[in-house]
Amino acid sequence: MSAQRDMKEKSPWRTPVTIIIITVIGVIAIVALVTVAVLQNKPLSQKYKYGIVLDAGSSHTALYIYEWPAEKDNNTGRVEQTHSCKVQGPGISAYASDPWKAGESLTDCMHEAQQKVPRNKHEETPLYLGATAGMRLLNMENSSASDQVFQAVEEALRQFQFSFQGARILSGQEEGAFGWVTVNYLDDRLKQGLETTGALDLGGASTQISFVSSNYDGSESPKNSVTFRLYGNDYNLYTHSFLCYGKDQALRLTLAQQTLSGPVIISDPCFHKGYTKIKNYADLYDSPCVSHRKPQGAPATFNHTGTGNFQQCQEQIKRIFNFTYCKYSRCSFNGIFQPLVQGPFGAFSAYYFVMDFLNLTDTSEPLTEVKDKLTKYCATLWSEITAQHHTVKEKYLAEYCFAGTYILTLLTEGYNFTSESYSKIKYIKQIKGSDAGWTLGYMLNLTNMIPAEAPDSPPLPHAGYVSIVTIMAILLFIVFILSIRPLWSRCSKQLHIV
Ligand SMILES: O=P(O)(O)OP(=O)(O)OP(=O)(O)OC[C@H]1O[C@@H](n2cnc3c(O)ncnc32)[C@H](O)[C@@H]1O
Repeated sequence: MSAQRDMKEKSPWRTPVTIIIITVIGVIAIVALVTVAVLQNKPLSQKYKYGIVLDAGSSHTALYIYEWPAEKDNNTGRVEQTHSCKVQGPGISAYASDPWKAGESLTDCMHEAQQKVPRNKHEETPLYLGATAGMRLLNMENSSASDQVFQAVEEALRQFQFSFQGARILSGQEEGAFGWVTVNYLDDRLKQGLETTGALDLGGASTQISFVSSNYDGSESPKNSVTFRLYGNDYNLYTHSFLCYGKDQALRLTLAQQTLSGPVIISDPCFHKGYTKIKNYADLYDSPCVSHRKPQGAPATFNHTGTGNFQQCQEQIKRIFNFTYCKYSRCSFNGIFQPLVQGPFGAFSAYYFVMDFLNLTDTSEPLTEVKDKLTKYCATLWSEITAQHHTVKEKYLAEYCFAGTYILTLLTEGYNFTSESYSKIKYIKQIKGSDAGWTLGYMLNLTNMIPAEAPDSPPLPHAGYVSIVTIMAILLFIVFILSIRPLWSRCSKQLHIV
């Protein structure tokens, strides 16, 4: 017995030094395990990519810079607008008689873009220019002038180190569909496969309506249908763009309606009482939207005088819509098919600018109240309006009564929004810091950043890996300590014997 005990007590594995070494190795192994797990799964330091889109609209041009983490190209939900720049002066279509000035007008914003995008990224940053209704109208009216404007603009943009991908006119359908993509992408509705939001865009020369309807599969009026497969979901979008029904061209249509006989004075209910301005007939009719209606033998000028009456203004506006002809099951106006509006809508561009100015963005307010407020606003004297808003551009100020009335008429009479569906409209300028408009959707499409199928996501996020490995390591450590406890107690007994 005593010989056996001697043997046990002399075993080299049972000495206190050995046990301490085993414990230290165990602890080191566990710490190493956690460290490797943490470092292996740590996201790489963020590198960003950039994209630039120029929105060459009818009233002005704007530049947008987008940024996204480089390794997430195909995973989206992460593209953000980091900068925007408003080009000084009018839209590029206004430079038809001086095309090189169209190119020159863009340089200040392009220099800003050079400062905002890191220098080492310039060459790989795609730069796009998309032109909308202003250039659509110029192209219809004078295609060689439109080509020259594009030539000048392209030449100016090639001077910069960015990867210029070309300048082109977007179709109305593209403008509507990309606006819808932008809104739903920013709201994270596409990735999550949620019910989508319709898009209402009011520009200066055209207006777009786009939404998904359960009653529309594209078979009736296929030209209004756009199909997408995004993140594994199929969408059949209804979209239509009304050329000449943007805010500025709609004003021309309404004024043209009142000047058919070429009067010297126009008493206009859409302008405030006390407003009076001498305007040129040539300027009013200088657009393909109205040029064919120019009254014969009209004087050179007319006196545009306001009477400030919402009801009468709405009557004038209604006359620019044709509700009599429709070859489909249902139409909005001008014989254009439109299913009943469905779901929530985001209304942006001039919808927002105008309704925000008029303090009418709260759509939970009943439509009757909205109309009452607008009636009061339109009836306010021009002198009072200018005194209250002396910092607002006079052109905008003079037109808010018309523009507000036009918006309500377009929505309720044109698109058939009811009191109930009107309350589902949200007037928006930005979503999560990015402007609502077609530009983001356009860039996402051209850079293939929205995959057709849902992207594979790692089984666990980084924090998940770290937590699980840490918990496992702690458990292992406890098991290890418990398993060597008998050795420790024997070791302390041995120390007592010694
Ligand atoms: O899409 P298109 O039709 O080409 O037009 P655009 O791109 O120039 O159109 P915007 O959305 O930039 O502007 C829409 C309209 O809103 C006007 N607008 C811009 N800012 C405004 C403001 O603060 N108040 C009132 N109107 C404004 C502008 O003059 C246009 O008539």
